[in-house]
Amino acid sequence: TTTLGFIYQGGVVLAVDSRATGGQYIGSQSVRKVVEINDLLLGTLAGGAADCTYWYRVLTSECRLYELRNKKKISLAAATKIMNNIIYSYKNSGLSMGMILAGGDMKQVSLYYLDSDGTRTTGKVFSVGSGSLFAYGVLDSGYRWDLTDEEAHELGRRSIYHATYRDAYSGEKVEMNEKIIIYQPYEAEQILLAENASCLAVKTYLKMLGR
Ligand SMILES: C#CCCCC(=O)N[C@@H](Cc1ccccc1)C(=O)N[C@@H](CC(C)C)B(O)O
Repeated sequence: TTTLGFIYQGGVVLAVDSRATGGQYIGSQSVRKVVEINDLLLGTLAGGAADCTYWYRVLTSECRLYELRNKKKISLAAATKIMNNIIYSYKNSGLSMGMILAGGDMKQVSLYYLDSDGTRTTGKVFSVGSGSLFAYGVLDSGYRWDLTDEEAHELGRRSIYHATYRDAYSGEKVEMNEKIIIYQPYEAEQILLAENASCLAVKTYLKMLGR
């Protein structure tokens, strides 16, 4: 696997490959490694396939339970702390996971790195997985905070592509997150009214404003 995430002036980019391997055997060419926890929290998965998919589902239900109990969205810091505490309770028991979690409130985005050693750290740029060193080669040479949306999208795509070229355990597709659209309240109202948009972020934003 090769996964990456970075934040920049325009928001957040997550990019991944789609291969699953068992030794030299390719178990899947179409794994979805960019995952959605809710409409404002996204993540990427690397490591043991069963570990990642199982604990991602547990985290998703924990976040939903938080919302129901507290009547508000969970923060990225709290969601990553829940995941980190669970992972830490299994330390040295053979878990293999490396996750990048991104999102936050509608004003600014942040990025966390979590792994099965118990590391939980925040930052601007992360790459995780067997192909991460190849991805860093492209990512670090192209990353700037003031990238445009197009440059950021291209940097994510190119970094994963070059990693899949050299890393035998990464391959097939490059998948990326959809841009989380942030509108000012007035625009959001107009878009929902005018086009009956199904954009989750717009609906979330209006809900947060109590509309
Ligand atoms: C084949 C097959 C079934 C999947 C086995 C399986 O977990 N493969 C793992 C590699 C691994 C890891 C730890 C122990 C052994 C094998 C894998 O492909 N992980 C990718 C990400 C997940 C989410 C698909 B990537 O990190 O390479």
